[in-house]
Amino acid sequence: MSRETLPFPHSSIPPLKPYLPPSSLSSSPSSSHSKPHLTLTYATSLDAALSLAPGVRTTLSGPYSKSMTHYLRTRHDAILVGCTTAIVDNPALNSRLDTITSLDQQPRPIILDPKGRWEFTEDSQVIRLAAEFKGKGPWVITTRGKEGKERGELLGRVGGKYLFLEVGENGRFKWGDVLGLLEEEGVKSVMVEGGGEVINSLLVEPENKLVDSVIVTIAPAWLGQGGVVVSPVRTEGQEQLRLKDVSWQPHGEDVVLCGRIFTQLS
Ligand SMILES: NC(=O)C1=CN([C@@H]2O[C@H](COP(=O)(O)OP(=O)(O)OC[C@H]3O[C@@H](n4cnc5c(N)ncnc54)[C@H](OP(=O)(O)O)[C@@H]3O)[C@@H](O)[C@H]2O)C=CC1
Ligand SMILES: Nc1nc(O)c(N)c(N[C@@H]2O[C@H](COP(=O)(O)O)[C@@H](O)[C@H]2O)n1
Repeated sequence: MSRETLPFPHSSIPPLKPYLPPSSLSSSPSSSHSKPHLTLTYATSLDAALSLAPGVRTTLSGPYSKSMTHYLRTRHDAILVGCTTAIVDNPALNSRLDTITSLDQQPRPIILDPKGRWEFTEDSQVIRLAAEFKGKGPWVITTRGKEGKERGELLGRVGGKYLFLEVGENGRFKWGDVLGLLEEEGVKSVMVEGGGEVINSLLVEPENKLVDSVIVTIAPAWLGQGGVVVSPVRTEGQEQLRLKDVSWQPHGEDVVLCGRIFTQLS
């Protein structure tokens, strides 16, 4: 298991701040209802690939941008991935920043798994880390009947749980429903990390209106054809989907691009 601790210089925080959820958003349930702040964040190659192929975990971020991602993880209540990423990457989904002193600073891992495909065990990284109090127990969003009894007990032992939503005709949860469910659970901010399907589905209209900010790490590498790419379906009549309020920050050999989705109405 990784015992890494990652340093992140204080001086790198101010340029990221405008794109982060306000630090006054606490995760305790409150009477004021509003959609959780959604930050879309991922690492990409120069040819828009997240990984070499579906089913292949691929390291793109260098050490500096990786630390930045782990800082972002501490600044959100939750971190969300699709079940293929959970299956393929066996991710930790915690923050290994060197300033972490308590479990409260860790994000809640959330996995979208409508069919119960993620066959996690106590050896799955995210479960093991939760058992060791190095991360929070994951919440698995699934459809009723697809949860496993023993897996539900395992989740319960590490402080996680199943949450239930209905899928639409396309077999997918509506993003508005996902955020509504998280809001009910007291989540004020969520960092969506991937993978390809999850990111692409949030970049199309009208779902992209739910995205508050985008933080992309661009690595100086091409992965070539056959990778999992970020390339959302083009909306009819739309020439391009652009970011506004853009800033670029070098982090080692990578560059981190921050912005907000530009929509006609905004
Ligand atoms: N470079 C980076 O920053 C990152 C890279 N990755 C890489 O991405 C790849 C995986 O991406 P990809 O194959 O596209 O898979 P995803 O991780 O996006 O997971 C897709 C699956 O998640 C479920 N899902 C997604 N959206 C919804 C929804 N709205 N409602 C219900 N279920 C949903 C579906 O499960 P089902 O089919 O069971 O219905 C779907 O098949 C891996 O290779 C991983 O390494 C991942 C994260 C970040
Ligand atoms: N920021 C970033 N850079 C990369 O190069 C990546 N491959 C990813 N992947 C995402 O991070 C998860 C792995 O996290 P752990 O280190 O295991 O905590 C992986 O599942 C993707 O969501 N991200």
